[in-house]
Amino acid sequence: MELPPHDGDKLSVVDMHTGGEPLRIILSGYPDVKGDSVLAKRRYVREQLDHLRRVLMFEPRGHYDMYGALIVDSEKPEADLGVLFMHNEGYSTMCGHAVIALGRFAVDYKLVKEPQSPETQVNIHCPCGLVRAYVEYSHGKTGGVRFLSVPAFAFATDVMIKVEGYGDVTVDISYGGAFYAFVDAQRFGLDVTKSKTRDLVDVATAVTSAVKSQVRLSHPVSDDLAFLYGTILTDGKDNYSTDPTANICVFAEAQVDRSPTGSGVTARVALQFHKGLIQLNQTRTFKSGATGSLFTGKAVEETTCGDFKAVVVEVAGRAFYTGVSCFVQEAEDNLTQGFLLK
Ligand SMILES: O=C(O)[C@H]1NCC[C@@H]1O
Repeated sequence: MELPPHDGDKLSVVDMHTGGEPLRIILSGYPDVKGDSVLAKRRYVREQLDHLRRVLMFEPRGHYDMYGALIVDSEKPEADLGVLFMHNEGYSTMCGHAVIALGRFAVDYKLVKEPQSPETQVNIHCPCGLVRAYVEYSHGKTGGVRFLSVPAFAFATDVMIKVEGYGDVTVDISYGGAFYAFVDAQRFGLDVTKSKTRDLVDVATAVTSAVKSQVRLSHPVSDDLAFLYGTILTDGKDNYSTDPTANICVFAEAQVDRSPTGSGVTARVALQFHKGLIQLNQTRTFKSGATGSLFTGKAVEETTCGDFKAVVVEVAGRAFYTGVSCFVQEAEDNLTQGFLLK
């Protein structure tokens, strides 16, 4: 397709969604990302290339809840690719919905050598560590994806915090490649599948800011991982059941995940395991309060992360392609750097 008049470089992307959550995979147009590790590259894009995140995530090319993935080289020999995640506020350390989409993408776009049936393994080096994805592959077609995440652990349970406008609230904090606070939405008189998204976002945002100011997080591997990514409101159905349990994740700058949140499912399974509510290899289904889309999750192995007892969690879901785009900019466009409407 012929490009319209433009100035400077163009940015090409493939768009996908996983359970309704967008993933904009950057194909070309980024300058070289410097740094001798994926975590160092994450710091580099945050400091040197953030204007490109704004161009691709913000309006007029994206929107408030857009999500992106930039493929980078990994320093790990076993990795097929490295990836940096981006959203409306910055750069995440883990993203399960993106791993599910990237698994398919890596096979379809030949980032792995010989695809195998019935599953092709794709090792994706995320900022939190190496995540192993297994992509269904049959007769040349990719399908569902399951992944084994980095060690996940309950960081603290029954933590009392003071939430502005809501008083004392008890939350659990768990890590699934990123830290989340978990709280039952009923504590606020809300239902994660029925309440207005705006009401859920307001509560979750208040919880996030309270935890950020009142709880000091730490991670055994790197200080870069020690921050609260968001709050997940749940339906409280943490006891094992074959019925789905619903949650909604509000992360970054009040951004709403349309999917059940892969890293959130990882953290929630670790929490349930820690509390003795789920056993190894018991599969639970997790439903997005936003769209009703489903992931499954189970703890498959006990391990450790520093001094924390941890589990390896497997999450499974499906991603779909929605299109490809080539974005351009014009020098005279004073909104070209992007803006957000709240
Ligand atoms: O699935 C996930 O883990 C992600 N989705 C958006 C927020 C999280 O990074």
